[in-house]
Order: sequence, then C-alpha cells, then structure tokens
Amino acid sequence: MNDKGTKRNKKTLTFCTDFEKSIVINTFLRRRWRQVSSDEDWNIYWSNTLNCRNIFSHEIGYRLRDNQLINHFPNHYELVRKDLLARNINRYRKELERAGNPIAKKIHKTLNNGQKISRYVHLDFIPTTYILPSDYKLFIEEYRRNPQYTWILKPCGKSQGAGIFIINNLSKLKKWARESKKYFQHHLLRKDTYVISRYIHNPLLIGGKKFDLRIYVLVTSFRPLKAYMYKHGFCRVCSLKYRDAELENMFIHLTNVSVQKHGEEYNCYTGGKLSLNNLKLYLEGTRGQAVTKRLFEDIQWLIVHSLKSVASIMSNDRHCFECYGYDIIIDNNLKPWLIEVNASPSMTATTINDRILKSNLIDNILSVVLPPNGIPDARWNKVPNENALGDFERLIDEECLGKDDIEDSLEVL
Ligand SMILES: Nc1ncnc2c1ncn2[C@@H]1O[C@H](COP(=O)(O)OP(=O)(O)OP(=O)(O)O)[C@@H](O)[C@H]1O
Repeated sequence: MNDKGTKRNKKTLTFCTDFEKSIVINTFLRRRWRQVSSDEDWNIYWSNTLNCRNIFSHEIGYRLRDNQLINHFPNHYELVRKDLLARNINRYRKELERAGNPIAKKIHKTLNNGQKISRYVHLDFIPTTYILPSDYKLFIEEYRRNPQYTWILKPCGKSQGAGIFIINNLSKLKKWARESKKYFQHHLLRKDTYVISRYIHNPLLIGGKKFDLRIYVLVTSFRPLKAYMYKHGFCRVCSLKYRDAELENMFIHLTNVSVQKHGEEYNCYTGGKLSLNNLKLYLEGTRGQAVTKRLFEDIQWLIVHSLKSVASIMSNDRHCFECYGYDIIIDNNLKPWLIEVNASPSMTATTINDRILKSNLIDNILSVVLPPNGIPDARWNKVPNENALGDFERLIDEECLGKDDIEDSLEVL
C-alpha cells in the first residue's frame, strides 16, 4: 500500500461483505466505514466461507496487505465439519495420552456382562461419533455391544437440521446404508459423508423441553491460541415437550430454529430463545450456584480443548479472525456436550432482542480485532485492552499466560 492509500485509510475505512443482512452492514456503517465491493480496496472483508477460501487459494493468488483483515481462517473446516471435528478431537486425545499428559487420564470399568470400557475423565466432551460410510463396520460392532443406545445420523455437507434422523434399531440404518451404497461406491464426495453420533437421550430440560446452547467464540489466533467467549449467548428451546420416544418428531428432538419455526407451537415472540443469563439464574435457583459455576467452567474447558485439537493444523494467517457458533447440549447430570461448531453462525434476527444481540456481537468483534487506533493491522500483537474486550471474556491467550489462562485452573482436574 502506498502512502496515499495509507492516508486515505486513516480517514475512511472500508468494508466489504457477501451478506445482505442489514445487521452486518449497519454495524459497519454506524462506525462510519464505507462499503465497497470485493474487487475494490477493502480493510475488512466480512465474507462467506467459500469466498474466504477463494481469497487464499493459490489459483486466485490474492495478496492480503497489512491493513486488511478477513473474518475466517482458510481451513476453518477442520473445526466446523462434523466428521473432521470428531477426527481431530480423537487425534488430539490420543496425542495427549501418548505424551502421558494428565489431561488425557482415562478410567477403565468392567461391566456386569464382562465387557471392558474406558473413557476419558476430562476430555469426554463429544458424543461418541463414527464417520459413514468409512466407519460403518466399527459402528456396527459398537451397536452390537450397546444395542440400548440411540444414535443420530447427520449429513456433513448440510445444515439447519436437514437430512438428520435418529435411530434406535439397526434395521433403519441398514435400509439407509442399502439405499446409499450404490451412490457411495461410485460417487463418494466429501459432502456425502455422514456422522453417526451417540444421541444424548437425557438432556436437561426447561419447562419439560429440550434445548441447546449457542455460544459465540472469537478466535484471533491459533498459534499462539487467543480465544474469547461472548457473554450473551442463548438457549434454543424446542417447541414440544421432550419424550425420548417419538424419534421421528423433529419438533421434540432438534433445537434448530430453522426446524422449530415450522412447528405449530413455535413462539415467534421469543423465537424459542432464552438468554444465557436467564439460564444461569434458573440453574442457580434450581441446582445451586456452585454446580452452575462448575458447569460454565466445564463449558469453557470444552471450548478451549476443542480449539487446541485443531490449533496445530490451522493455517494461522495473521489477517484472519473467526467467530464460531458453538452448539452445546447439557445433560441432566449437568455435563455439557459439544454437538457442533459453526463457522458462519446465523446473523439473521428472529426477534428484536436477537437483532440487538447480533449487532452488538459484530461491533464487539470489531473492537477486539482492531488495534487501539482502530485501523486494521495484521502486524498487531492482538492483545486487546479491557475496554475493547467489552462483553467478550478472555478464554485463553497462550502468549499472555496468567490468571486468565484456563490451564491454570487445574482444579478442574
Ligand atoms: N448427539 C446428539 N444428541 C442429542 N441431540 C443432538 C445430537 N446431535 C445433534 N442433536 C440435535 O440436532 C440438532 C442439529 O444438529 P447439528 O447442529 O449437529 O446439525 P445441523 O443440521 O448442522 O445444524 P446447524 O444448522 O446448527 O449447523 C442440534 O441442534 C441438536 O438439537
């Protein structure tokens, strides 16, 4: 960038976005940034994941300047694809185990039927998952060992609850496998991969209904890991009361707003949402403060270790930051389970509160990723001051190890 360009950037910063969402655009405009198209001179690109990958592709050969930032890491899919997430977490646990790290401690049990099982004491935060079709045989063995479990089958290339089904007997899966076989054999694309995960059959309920948490996590660097959690997440509550029968009724079992909004009982005033704060108050009232505090520490633990599981393989480009939407289910023992991570959490607002939350979120992301002078700078050390953090709470900053570092709280162990 020449001198002239630098001076102009000091006056008017520019953004470009692939989204027509007024929430994204207005947040920049309120900061007096000017909107430009992607082939013009932009400072921040709020892109979709595909265009971000294009920017970093060798064929396109785009060279980002120091005063340009983009809202995704090029290989975010390592964290957000359901199959890759499961694989990376497995690999991470095994690596820690091999290194004799106490975090990877396991307990071993022998069941009444003589079957031996083992599980990670601290890293058991993702439901057992198999990738189909590659792990089909392994899954069948597991199914035969534990025929009482329920499983959820999810396509890796889809979202918003599409193509998901829940099974508690093998015949349904076999039928699905028979039907898919021909297609899989001749035409296996990554997007055709499925995961089959153990279904959390005992979710914590609110008013008798299943819910999950949507938590926003901002990562500004993977090496060293720098991550922040937004205080104002929310719960997405199903519109029908929970029964672990009726596995085909998605209004009972899937918390996605995109599914629930088609149900007759959907509440369009609340959007089926409850704030994280209200959940905390509810849990403190019903279960007590200590266990509620512990639950939220466990959630932070889970987030940090899911990020660590991919930190070594992420392209840690200094122009990138990314806000992930974490989906977490709490079971009725108050144990949080990581269900999935989204690289483009929805910025569509279903209610006024939702609009305010998402607009504040984007504005707060900008405060964290911009250096104190407000001008994007990829050379910046990415250490935001307390004011800039706003409603983000520091989860981990491996560069500034201190009392904030979650590893310090080894009382978790
Ligand atoms: N292992 C599980 N146990 C219980 N419920 C689950 C499990 N996995 C998924 N669900 C339910 O199914 C919903 C959809 O799952 P998931 O978020 O993985 O799929 P998706 O279609 O990709 O959704 P999204 O649009 O959020 O990306 C979750 O919000 C949750 O309510």
